[in-house]
This record gives sequence, C-alpha cells and structure tokens, in this order.
Amino acid sequence: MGDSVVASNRGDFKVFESRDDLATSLADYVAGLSKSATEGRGSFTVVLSGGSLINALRKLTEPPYLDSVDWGRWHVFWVDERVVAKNHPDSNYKLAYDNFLSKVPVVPGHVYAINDSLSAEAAAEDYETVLRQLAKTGILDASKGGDFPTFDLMLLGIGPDGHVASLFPGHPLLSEKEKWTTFIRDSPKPPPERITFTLPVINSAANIAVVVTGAGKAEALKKGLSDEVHDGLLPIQMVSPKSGNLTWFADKAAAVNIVS
Ligand SMILES: O=C1O[C@H](COP(=O)(O)O)[C@@H](O)[C@H](O)[C@H]1O
Repeated sequence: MGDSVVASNRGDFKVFESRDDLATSLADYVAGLSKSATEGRGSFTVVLSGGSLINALRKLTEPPYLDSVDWGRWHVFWVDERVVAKNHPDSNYKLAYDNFLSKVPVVPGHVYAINDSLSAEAAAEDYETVLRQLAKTGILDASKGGDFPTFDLMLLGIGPDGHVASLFPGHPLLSEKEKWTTFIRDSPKPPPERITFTLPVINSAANIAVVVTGAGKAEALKKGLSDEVHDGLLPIQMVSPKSGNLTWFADKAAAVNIVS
C-alpha cells in the first residue's frame, strides 16, 4: 500500500503515497477501534470534524467495512459546527450526512447533531447538556476520572493556519479550561459563528486521529509535529491527549516538509 511510519515524538505519524491509500488505512484504523470499543463497552463514540476529513472516511462506506462494522453501536458527534441550518452548504452536519452517514446504517437516534435553531451561545450550552446527559447514562465514558468525557475516537482535520475544530491561532478560546463546548462569533474562517469542543475535551479522548492532505497543509503539519513556538502555540500543537493515543495520517503532498 506504500505507506511509511515516520519517527515522531508526537504520536504515530503515517505517510501515504496517495489519498486512496490513506483512506484505506484510515478505514482499517477506525474499524479496529470500533470493534474493540463495541466488544468492550458496547458502544463506540466517534467525533467528526468538517472539511476534508469527511472525504477521507469514504472507504468506510464500502465493503468490507460496510458489512463488518457494528454500525448500530456507533454514536456520532461533531467537534465543531457552523451556526447555520442543517441543510446549508456550510453545515458540517450536512457534509457528513451527504457523504458518509447516509451511506452507512448508523441509527439516526445515535447521531448527535448540534441544534441549528439556537444562537451560537445557546447551541453550545445545549450541546454540552446533551453530552453531560450521555455521560450520566454511560453512553459516553466518564469513568476515567477528571472533569471531561472520554470519547473513543476524535477525528480531526487541520486548517492551513494550524486551526483544529473551530479553535483558531491566538484566540482566547484556546485557554478554556472548564467548559466542554463553547462558541465563537469572530471565526477568521467563514462563517464567523461556530460552536466547538474545547481543548480539554479533545485531549481527554482515548484516541485522536489527525488527517492531513494536500500541499496547502504542509507548513501547518510541519509546525504541528514540532515543539517550536512562534507567537504562541498553534491549536494543532496543543492537541496532546492526556492519556490517549495520537495518530497522524498524511499524504505525501502534506508531508513534503517531513519526508522526502
Ligand atoms: O472550518 C473547518 O476547518 C477545519 C479544516 O478543514 P479542511 O477542509 O481544511 O480540512 C475542519 O477540521 C473543521 O471541522 C471545520 O469546521
């Protein structure tokens, strides 16, 4: 399949010859985590990003994954959402539904979309209430101690500026230490109003996969893998699971500054 694993002190870093090879390896990885979670706790809690990540999940909608994954035990969340209607072209829910969720037999009641009838602030509060309720019922693992839930898998993309979720470089939201979800009204990337998981929730996940494709992300990926600080840490540099695993999936174009 032409992939290589490159030494990194920031988790497992995998580089792929093509986006197709990356998508196959990502499908294997997600299916493996789904199997261990469903055979263990009985459910698999997976958090999606928007953007290019969704296309990288496409192999999961095909055999053998379509038939072998226990989709009925999946519970699906969003790491961030734009404050737009669910049928708006900017909606992360719409992107995931059209290209992924509508093609696999996930239970509709296990898909936790952000409420699109509320303001940014109210939608963030509402989503946190939903998550806290799921933590009480045991769907969401809150057994590890600490103040934050442990999602089985957090699937992240990164922007060319090094942003993750809707956490942007230099933004005060990067300092949030208590809330599970929060909102932004001045996102530098449109649309300006969004809600997002906070860094403590992201970093409490059992597994975080960062998926990076294309030459436009090469600089952000290089910085994301390094400890060097220029004008503060980039959001991607602040992604560092407390006790979980961090795995990077990059194509050759994105990894051009790291491997030759
Ligand atoms: O605005 C967003 O951007 C990031 C990165 O998107 P990409 O298309 O450059 O991969 C995405 O991860 C996030 O969920 C989204 O809201």
